[in-house]
Amino acid sequence: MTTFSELNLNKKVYQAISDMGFEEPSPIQVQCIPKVLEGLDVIGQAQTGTGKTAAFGIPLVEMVSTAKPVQALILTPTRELAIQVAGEMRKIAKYKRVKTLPIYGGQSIGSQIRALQQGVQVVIGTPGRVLDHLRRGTLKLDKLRVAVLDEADEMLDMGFIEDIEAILRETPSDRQTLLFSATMPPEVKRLSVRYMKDPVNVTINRGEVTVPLIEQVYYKVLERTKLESLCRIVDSEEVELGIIFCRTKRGVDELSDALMSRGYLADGLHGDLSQAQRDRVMRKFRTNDIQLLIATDVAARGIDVENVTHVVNYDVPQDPESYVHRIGRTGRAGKKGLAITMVTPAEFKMLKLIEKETKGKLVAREVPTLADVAERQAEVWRDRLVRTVQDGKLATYRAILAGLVDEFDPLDLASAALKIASGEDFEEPETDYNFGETGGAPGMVRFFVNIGRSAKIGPSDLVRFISEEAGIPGNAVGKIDIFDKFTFVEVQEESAPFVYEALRKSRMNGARVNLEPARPRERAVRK
Ligand SMILES: Nc1ncnc2c1ncn2[C@@H]1O[C@H](COP(=O)(O)OP(=O)(O)OP(=O)(O)O)[C@@H](O)[C@H]1O
Ligand SMILES: [Mg+2]
Repeated sequence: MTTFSELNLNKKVYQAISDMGFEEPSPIQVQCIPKVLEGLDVIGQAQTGTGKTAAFGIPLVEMVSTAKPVQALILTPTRELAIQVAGEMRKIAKYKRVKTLPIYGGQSIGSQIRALQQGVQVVIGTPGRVLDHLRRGTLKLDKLRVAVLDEADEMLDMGFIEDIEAILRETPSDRQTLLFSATMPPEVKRLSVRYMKDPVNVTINRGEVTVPLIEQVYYKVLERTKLESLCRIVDSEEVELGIIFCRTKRGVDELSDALMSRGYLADGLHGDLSQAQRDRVMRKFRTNDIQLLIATDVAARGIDVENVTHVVNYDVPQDPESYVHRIGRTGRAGKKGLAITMVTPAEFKMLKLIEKETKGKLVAREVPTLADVAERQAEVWRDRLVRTVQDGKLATYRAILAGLVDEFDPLDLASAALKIASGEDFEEPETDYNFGETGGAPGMVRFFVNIGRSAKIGPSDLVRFISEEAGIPGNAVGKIDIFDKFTFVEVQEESAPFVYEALRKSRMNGARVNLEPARPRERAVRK
């Protein structure tokens, strides 16, 4: 086992790493740090969350002097990643008089120019803004010693390659070049020889691209009931922090609105937001002020937030690399994580391709029923209660109850306390989630539908309509009673939310379908 002390690091760097809580170097760090210090060009590939940042960051801080010119440049595909890597570099450089500066779009260029004028040794930036500074002459890279492409395969892909080439042209040809990523397709390696001198390949865990600590599952869902399915999945999991990925910016907006209005602590992140908004959302996520981050692939690469327990692909990623990076937001630095992929029938082929390319296996799971969710949440509460009792330190609370136990049943008292603790959420009416429950048969939920007189709709039309609109089998729709202008429809409990959604959105043959404002269903707790 190699230790950091065996890597012969400068005392100041060694101390900074200890302060960061790193006890021993990760495999990619063991392999890369000496090679980078030797001056070699390195292509480093290791799974997500295994410390690639420090694998280049530590030797970089070692190598740069405190002289004025910019000596190291780290390029990242997103602003959030530039900020994060800059933060890690600053920590490593804490005791050495090396200045680090993130420069990225959306932030005042004036303040970046002033900071650059003061002298910075390590610049971390996104290609567009770096190029902007180069063209203005406010950033000079003629004394650069090392260039790093973090997420190299992404950086050498269509969206960035021209900018990268333009930037590298401004740097000395004898510079050292480092490429890092969890995924390194062969064509990228082939391409990279143009920018590198006899690069050495450092590949950790050749066989497995995904991290074994990440459990991977998928749920078959239908497009129109996806939101409901997601809520049930999330409600039946113990999510500490979760990232939910959507394909489009609009999808992110819609989903984050829908989740917020259902009472989840959620917010959205994508490239059309202002930088101030992006910063605010990331900050809220990092400080746990939101629990669910809904994002496009802008958050797929490199982002490192402690305690992300769940990643959900609300839309199946568009390629296997994206899958690997997205799910890699959990299961980092030795922790476990769960990666959930929601798959509509149309997306099934992509799922199979992902499995093939990542040589992984996603285990199928069934979307939980409402009863499952309630049971699961009751379980969570039971666990929390047991843990709290076991932890003890209850004297204050016992004192409150002491005078009451003679008068009231202890089980009632405990139940009342739980009711309060749960924010009385078990019984809180949910405005957009009521069913017209009017006492259907066991396992069935009864809806009241106001079809209107003018519509010529019979029972079989209604069954067809409901099953088509809700995407449920016809036999999930049970008894239909039509009175003068009221119709009652019974559906299987699992299908009820889908039917509800469908009815809420629909009009039948021009006639309005209304749902009776109903007695709220009991609902278990959302953390
Ligand atoms: N030697 C170490 N000991 C303990 N923790 C470490 C060590 N090296 C890195 N870490 C921590 O592990 C986490 C993941 O590191 P990092 O972000 O560098 O991963 P990565 O390999 O770049 O992943 P990705 O491919 O997702 O970008 C960070 O929180 C980092 O501080
Ligand atoms: Mg990284």
